[in-house]
Amino acid sequence: MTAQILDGKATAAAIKSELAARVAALKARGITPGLGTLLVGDDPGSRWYVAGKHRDCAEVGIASIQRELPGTATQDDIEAVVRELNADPACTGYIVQLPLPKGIDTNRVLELMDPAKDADGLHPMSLGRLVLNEPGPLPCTPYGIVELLRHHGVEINGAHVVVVGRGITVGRSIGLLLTRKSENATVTLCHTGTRDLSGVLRQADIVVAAAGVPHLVKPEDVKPGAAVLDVGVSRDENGKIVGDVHPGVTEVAGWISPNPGGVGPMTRAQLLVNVVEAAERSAADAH
Ligand SMILES: Nc1nc2c(c(=O)[nH]1)N[C@@H](CN(C=O)c1ccc(C(=O)N[C@@H](CCC(=O)O)C(=O)O)cc1)CN2
Repeated sequence: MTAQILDGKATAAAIKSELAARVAALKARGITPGLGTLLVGDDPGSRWYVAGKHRDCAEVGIASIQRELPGTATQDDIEAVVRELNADPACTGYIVQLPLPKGIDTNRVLELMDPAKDADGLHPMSLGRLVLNEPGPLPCTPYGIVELLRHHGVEINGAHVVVVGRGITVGRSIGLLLTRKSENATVTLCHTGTRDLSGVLRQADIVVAAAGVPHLVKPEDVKPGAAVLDVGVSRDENGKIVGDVHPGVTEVAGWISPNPGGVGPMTRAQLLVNVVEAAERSAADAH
């Protein structure tokens, strides 16, 4: 068996073209959505991701507000920019690029954001809304994974999803999303304390590998026909991406997301969805 491709690039392009029409409709009503980003430090990966978010904004007609601080910025410096973005009427939604430099209290920064402007779905209020199944921004990578599976017709309803990794942007929140009635999956969250990772993985209809450990998921860990999503981003000595999924998994899985070209582009597309949905919600509230 050779797995079919969960094509994130093509799916993201389709989402962006639909969003461009919705942005045009908002602009016709005098509303211009604007995405703000705060990048702290000079990590090349983070810089590349933020630049990509602004390229996407330009593509669909969303305005861009870019803020940058050096890696030496203090907690107070960062919080001052967060307060500025909270107050800026041109910024309808924003993100703080993660990870923040060592020594910065990330939770305090996220809690200071205006929840109405949370474009990432990572504010405690947004995560609380997800728990309560109320409308609000959804975390971009989990949301992107769900849309990628749906777009390719992979059954989520009733599936056993095994997630590896408990980070804030993926592992912690994806279970909340997938166990809603509308998705209706059963989710097992694995991490470094999981005793028999291979044994748990072999039970999965869908694997989400988000541990950041190169080639952690091996062909023998995967049930034949399962869908496998590779979220891990490590780099080899030439700077090339090495995912969490071993290339041999393609011979066992039914579906696989390439890396690059799978979950990454979907993360970016769903960020734009959050920005447009927030602008549409506030336009509806104004009536
Ligand atoms: N505030 C946030 N910080 C981080 C998030 C997030 O959702 N919100 N997620 C990741 C990084 N990320 C978005 O910020 C992100 C990662 C990867 C991609 C992407 O398009 N990747 C390309 C490959 C790019 C390359 O060659 O390096 C792909 O997969 O095709 C976009 C966004 C952590 N931080």
